[in-house]
Amino acid sequence: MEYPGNLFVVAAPSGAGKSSLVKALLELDARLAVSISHTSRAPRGQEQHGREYWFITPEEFRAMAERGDFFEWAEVHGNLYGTSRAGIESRLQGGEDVVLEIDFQGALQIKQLFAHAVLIFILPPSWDELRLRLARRGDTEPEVIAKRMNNARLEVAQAQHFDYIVVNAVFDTAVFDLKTIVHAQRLKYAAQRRNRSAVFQALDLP
Ligand SMILES: Nc1nc2c(ncn2[C@@H]2O[C@H](COP(=O)(O)OP(=O)(O)O)[C@@H](O)[C@H]2O)c(=O)[nH]1
Ligand SMILES: Nc1ncnc2c1ncn2[C@@H]1O[C@H](COP(=O)(O)OP(=O)(O)O)[C@@H](O)[C@H]1O
Repeated sequence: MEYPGNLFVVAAPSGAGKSSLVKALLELDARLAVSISHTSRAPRGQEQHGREYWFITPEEFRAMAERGDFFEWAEVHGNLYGTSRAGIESRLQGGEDVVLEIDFQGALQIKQLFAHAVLIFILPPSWDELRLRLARRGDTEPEVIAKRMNNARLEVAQAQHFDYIVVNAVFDTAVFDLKTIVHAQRLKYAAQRRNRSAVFQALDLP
């Protein structure tokens, strides 16, 4: 599938800093919007329906999957997560850029569907630092941390399939790396589509 808008997919092991980085990137770049996924998991803490996720039942999720309402979906840590077509198709068709914050299984499905999607994997600077970030965020149960650290090793093994790897050591440096990838892709894709005005726009030229 090919749409005029750019599609950026960001994946990471839990605790690496993906949500914080994407949030900072969106604040710097008004032309990016994040896609809100559907999930069968229950809301946690302050989470709101339609803000962090669209929270639905496993039955509703399965029905949507059977109808083909998702571009991709996957089971992650025992819950179902998916990117709905309705959420991003019109934006991409309108030439606007979209960021997907999804797991590696979903990222690889998206690359099959959209050859021009850019896959970015966020790595923590070390396993020790990942453990510290999980603990600092409030995941303090030893079993929860152990499970996430085990999953992290499996997820990091998939980083080779991604277009870029960003190491989130110093936060602002990692945000800058993401910004550079987004900027470079906008130029490349606009040039590929022979869209001169989009190249000028990406360069902020009049
Ligand atoms: N494939 C896929 N994965 C998703 C989607 N939305 C969120 N995820 C991933 O599901 C995992 C769990 O997310 P979440 O429950 O919010 O957070 P966590 O439990 O704190 O890591 C993360 O790796 C997310 O990136 C989606 O639409 N599709
Ligand atoms: N570069 C960084 N240095 C130190 N702490 C960080 C950095 N990036 C993120 N964090 C912290 O690590 C924790 C996990 O970040 P979060 O964005 O929730 O991760 P993810 O979305 O990948 O699960 C949060 O407490 C966040 O403030």
